[in-house]
Amino acid sequence: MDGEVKLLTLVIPVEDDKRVLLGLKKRGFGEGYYNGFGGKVEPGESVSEAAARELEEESELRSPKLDKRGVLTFHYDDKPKPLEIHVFRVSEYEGVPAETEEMRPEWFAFDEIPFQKMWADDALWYPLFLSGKTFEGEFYFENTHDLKRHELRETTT
Ligand SMILES: CNc1ncnc2c1ncn2[C@@H]1O[C@H](COP(=O)(O)OP(=O)(O)OP(=O)(O)O)[C@@H](O)[C@H]1O
Repeated sequence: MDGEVKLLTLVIPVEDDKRVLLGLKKRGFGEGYYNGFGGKVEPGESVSEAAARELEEESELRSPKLDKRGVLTFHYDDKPKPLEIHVFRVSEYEGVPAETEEMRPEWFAFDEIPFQKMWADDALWYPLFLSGKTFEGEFYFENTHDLKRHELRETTT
């Protein structure tokens, strides 16, 4: 595994370009926050394999098409390694979202996303994500939760 960063995935299902499926995280890192579905990339897995696995484990949805949209890097003053999160959009899937041990899923209209109950960076990059852009960013946190500064740019594919 890469020793410089911790690789993670984040998968956000989008319906009809109007609603996103988020889950209320019930345990672990980010407990009590709404977020997309994702987690650590395991040894021997590609990033997109990990994204598909986590989507299924945490929401019970399966998708043949995960569309990579961005890479976000989070730096912490209180953790040794940055997190590198690969963000995917899913608009075709099979199954019905179900509550799992880790997440309680809920649909939100694009203009009703509960940013006050999400990580501070989300309000910054979701507008790019929702408008179909691709992006990359660096975010610097203190005490795990306080976002001190960031850089964010749209990328060309
Ligand atoms: C700081 N700003 C952030 N903004 C948006 N999303 C963030 C995030 N920081 C972490 N995330 C996501 O939170 C999940 C943690 O996953 P996490 O529970 O640690 O992983 P995993 O399910 O592998 O863990 P266990 O197997 O329970 O150890 C994972 O989707 C990751 O992308």
